[in-house]
Amino acid sequence: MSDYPYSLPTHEPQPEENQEQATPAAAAVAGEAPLISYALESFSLNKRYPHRTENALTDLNLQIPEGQVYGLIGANGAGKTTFLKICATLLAPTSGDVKIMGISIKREPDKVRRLIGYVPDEFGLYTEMQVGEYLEFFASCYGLHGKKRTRLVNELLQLVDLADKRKEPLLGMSRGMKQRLCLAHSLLHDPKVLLLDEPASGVDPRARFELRELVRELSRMGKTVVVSSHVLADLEDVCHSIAIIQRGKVVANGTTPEVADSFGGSALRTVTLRVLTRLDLLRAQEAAHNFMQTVSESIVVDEEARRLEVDIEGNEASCADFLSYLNRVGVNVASFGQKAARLEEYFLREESI
Ligand SMILES: Nc1ncnc2c1ncn2[C@@H]1O[C@H](COP(=O)(O)OP(=O)(O)OP(=O)(O)O)[C@@H](O)[C@H]1O
Repeated sequence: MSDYPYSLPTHEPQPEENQEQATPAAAAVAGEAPLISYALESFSLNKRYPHRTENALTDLNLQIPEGQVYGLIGANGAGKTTFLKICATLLAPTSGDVKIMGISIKREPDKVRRLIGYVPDEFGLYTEMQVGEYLEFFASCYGLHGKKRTRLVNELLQLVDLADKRKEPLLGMSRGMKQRLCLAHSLLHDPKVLLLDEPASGVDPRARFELRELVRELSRMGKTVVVSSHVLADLEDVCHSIAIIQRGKVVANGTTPEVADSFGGSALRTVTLRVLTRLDLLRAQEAAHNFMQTVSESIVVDEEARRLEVDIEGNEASCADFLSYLNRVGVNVASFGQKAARLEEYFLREESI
């Protein structure tokens, strides 16, 4: 196995990769419309578990372009884990197929395994080991020894921000840290496609923030990242595209605004604001009305907590504009947060029907 070129893009085709696909660049040179190469494509994927009357997945078709961070959003039981397990070759579909970098999970599962890294929802770790020791062990399973192995393990620990935890035992580590270690484990063989199942669940806000940063870094390294969550807001900022899954079916996919449009509404964000004084609260209310030129129903005020919730039609940039406006009109802002609103509410409401 070659050394792990973390600092380099990892896009060179490997011998085992399907080389028949035309690359976008080659198509452009040939004067044709560039073809998109898909890191992951599913074809009429169906899964029914034994003794179940309903399918866990029904005719699921997804196309995930190479290099994207792609979010699978769905409530509990929607089928996210089933889909990711099938892509990871851990579960056989009832019918249909998935191709990873053009290679069928059914026909060539061994090749697919070399291309993917999978971090499950529930992970088992050897808790009696130390962090560094754990990665060294699995690196040696991949045939890496000596300085090469030490260098790779050091690079991965650095990447997942566990370098200073090298000597710590896994027993008692937080879920967030275990998850990052699991991610480092899944990267040992330099996979092109990463499948992360609910990495943001059960971790604190700081760990969620660090996770998003890590996913961005993996994307910069050229990896395709498929990541699932039941909370859109956890993924929205890092995903190029998302698919919303309900009862085993894709009900919408595309960029977040595209998905919001397909639900008949433009993107709406909820801004939560805390200000220093009661006077600031009054000023902030007025500023919100002026900024949005909108009706008061979209503003909720908590005088006791000096807190204001405002729904803003637009994206993150619109929220940043609102913050600048508040500063300009002299509102002393103590804290400012914003998250996706209507879309999230929409699909959760649909799920609970
Ligand atoms: N091993 C199994 N045997 C029978 N049914 C299963 C099995 N695993 C999952 N299911 C069912 O398949 C459907 C999809 O479950 P899946 O775990 O894929 O959903 P999910 O979106 O990942 O949800 P969660 O976030 O709760 O894991 C659910 O109805 C679930 O009960």
